[in-house]
Amino acid sequence: MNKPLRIALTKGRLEKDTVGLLEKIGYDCTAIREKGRKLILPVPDGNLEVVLAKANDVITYVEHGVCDMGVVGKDTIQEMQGKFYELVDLGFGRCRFALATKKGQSFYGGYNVKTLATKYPNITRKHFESKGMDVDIIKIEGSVELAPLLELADGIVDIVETGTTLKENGLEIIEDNICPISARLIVNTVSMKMRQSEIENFVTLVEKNL
Ligand SMILES: Nc1ncnc2c1ncn2[C@@H]1O[C@H](COP(=O)(O)OP(=O)(O)OP(=O)(O)O)[C@@H](O)[C@H]1O
Ligand SMILES: O=P(O)(O)OC[C@H]1O[C@H](OP(=O)(O)OP(=O)(O)O)[C@H](O)[C@@H]1O
Repeated sequence: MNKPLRIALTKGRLEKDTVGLLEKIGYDCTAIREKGRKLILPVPDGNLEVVLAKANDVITYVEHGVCDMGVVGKDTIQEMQGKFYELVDLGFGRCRFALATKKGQSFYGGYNVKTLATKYPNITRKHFESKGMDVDIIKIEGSVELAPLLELADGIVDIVETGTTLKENGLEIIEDNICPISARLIVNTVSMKMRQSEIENFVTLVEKNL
């Protein structure tokens, strides 16, 4: 048998649905479910090796070819860019980007350059460039909603799913659906050539089980 195909999965919010998909295909994911602190787990009946990584690192491992495939959100793909194939929209991890401010605050009024806090500076820069609007961007690593509350920024560009985090923190959306997000299956460009039939078989199984 060939060496296993290595697939990097985003830990956290996308993990449960990804493992659910592998189980729906029929693979035994006991090793992942009982992983403890282990980060590389075998799925022997699928001839797969699952690597659990942070979202940005999934892209890094796939781009460098140390993982053949990856499961990662469209948000991370757009922010990081990179050279790989994006083959399947997996349909879970659905959310979107929105611009939000403190309730009742006028964002577009006045002549001063507005400051935006975000985990996604590249996406934010591109979005405002496309509007021809000059903004200052401050990178925040998490709980971005804090930035306008602490008066570090006039607004945020962040992921919204249910809207609960914004609501509970007195923020409101002033521009919604900047971009729809869901999890994607990505593939290393060299792996796609060298292990084409195995990857195509896996993609077919994935698509049948969405
Ligand atoms: N509220 C949400 N609803 C649905 N999907 C989300 C939501 N927040 C994030 N996601 C998706 O899940 C991916 C992983 O998010 P997750 O919060 O688990 O990791 P993270 O953003 O790297 O944060 P952390 O630093 O807490 O690990 C995101 O890149 C995005 O595609
Ligand atoms: O609209 P909602 O359903 O409330 O979800 C949106 C929240 O989910 C994400 O944060 P996450 O929980 O990943 O934590 P983080 O802020 O530390 O990234 C996002 O950054 C929002 O804060």
